[in-house]
Amino acid sequence: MGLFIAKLYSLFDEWGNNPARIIMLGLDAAGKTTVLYKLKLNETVSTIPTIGFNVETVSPVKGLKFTVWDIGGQSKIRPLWRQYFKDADGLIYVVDSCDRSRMAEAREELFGILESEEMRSVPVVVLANKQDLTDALEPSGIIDALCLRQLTDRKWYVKGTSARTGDGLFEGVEQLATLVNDFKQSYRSPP
Ligand SMILES: Nc1nc2c(ncn2[C@@H]2O[C@H](COP(=O)(O)OP(=O)(O)OP(=O)(O)O)[C@@H](O)[C@H]2O)c(=O)[nH]1
Ligand SMILES: [Mg+2]
Repeated sequence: MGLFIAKLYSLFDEWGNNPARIIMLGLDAAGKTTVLYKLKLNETVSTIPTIGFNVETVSPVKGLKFTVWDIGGQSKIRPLWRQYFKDADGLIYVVDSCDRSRMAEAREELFGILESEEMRSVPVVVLANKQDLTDALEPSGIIDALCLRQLTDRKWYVKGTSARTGDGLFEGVEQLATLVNDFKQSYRSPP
């Protein structure tokens, strides 16, 4: 564990003061804003639907900095998502694991995002959120429902989370950090 943390520190030293740009998307009410402020403040905030975006620099591990863009997910405003794609180093895709009737919609939106040229090879961490609720689909069910095994053109990872309690968030972000570092080294290194 100590070795792992030391490795993470050295990875993010390389990024210097330039935080990775992370965009966070998902259907309305998936829990994106709740995730953002749990990461930022370690508090469970009460939210209203986001019209536009929230942006925060979060530092869940010392030496690791992300600028996280939490973008509203209501269907009317989803066409605006693509304005945020440019220079993204990672995607957090939040899914309400209880919202079975909208899994197909969540999958279509995700694949729509990843088709964009600007999102080519960008790694994805899917947060299978609301695991504190009894009827939540497990992360393995989310992998199937979103057809994530079809994603062979980038690295991805799924983590069960509860943005309410914070369970799983730290691990999800740690995993994202590793994927983002690999991505930056492979695709964003200076020539
Ligand atoms: N039980 C439970 N409720 C959650 C969790 N995460 C978010 N919620 C609740 O789900 C509702 C929607 O959360 P938001 O964070 O506002 O969702 P959002 O994805 O930002 O929604 P938009 O801004 O409309 O795109 C709120 O009532 C949250 O309290 C969770 O892990 N567990
Ligand atoms: Mg929101």
